[in-house]
Amino acid sequence: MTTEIEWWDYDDVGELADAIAGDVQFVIESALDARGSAVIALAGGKTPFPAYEKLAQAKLDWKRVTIIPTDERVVPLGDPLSNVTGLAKIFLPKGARVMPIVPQATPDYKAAGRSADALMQDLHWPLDFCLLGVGGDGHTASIFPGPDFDEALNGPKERRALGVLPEPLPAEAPVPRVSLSRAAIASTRALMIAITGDAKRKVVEQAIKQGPSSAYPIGRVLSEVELPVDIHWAP
Ligand SMILES: O=C(O)[C@H](O)[C@@H](O)[C@H](O)[C@H](O)COP(=O)(O)O
Repeated sequence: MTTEIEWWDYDDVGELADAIAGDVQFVIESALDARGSAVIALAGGKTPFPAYEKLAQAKLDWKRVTIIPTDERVVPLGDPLSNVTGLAKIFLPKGARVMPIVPQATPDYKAAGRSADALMQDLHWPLDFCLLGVGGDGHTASIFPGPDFDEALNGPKERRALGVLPEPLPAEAPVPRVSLSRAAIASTRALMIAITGDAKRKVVEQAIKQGPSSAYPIGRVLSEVELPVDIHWAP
């Protein structure tokens, strides 16, 4: 289990967004200073998007920043469910490289996962930063219970992405996914979680308490992470 988990509580989602945007800007600046480029993974879903809007206002050399989604729904680009489409709308106009990890929807989600993994070989690893969301059911990125759960958690260390069929399919986006693996997430240089609401907070607190035996994907992921993790929360 990770040794240091720090909760950061805010009064509202506006404050939450400001804080996340400020922290991610700092991480990107540090990577640009150290290496001249930055590669970051950003959660899809809805919660972090106000923070992304604010982050995009930061004066950064965006051309040297590569952004991937932590996970993607296997849907065509431009679909309202497509995580990278949401990220691209915000960061492409700034000049960032926003990389689709599922450039083409295919009925074979495992093949989509293998292609995503191959695409990721071209990136600089480990990631400079990863921002995770958490679902009300305790999933994170697209690591869900189902036939691919063990592979997502315990697949070969060098496998960065894989196809995942959530079981049951989540109501808000009932489609197969491609997700970063636990190993890819655990290897990142900086990790942040952003959640809202009491229900998700309880799930995450319980998952942390349960550790490696947690039934919640977020508990299983955090149990492998060795670096300090900041959890940003607002009601
Ligand atoms: O593609 C996805 O579904 C996500 O990346 C996922 O892991 C998300 O972060 C959570 O489901 C929380 O989503 P909300 O922020 O919309 O509650």
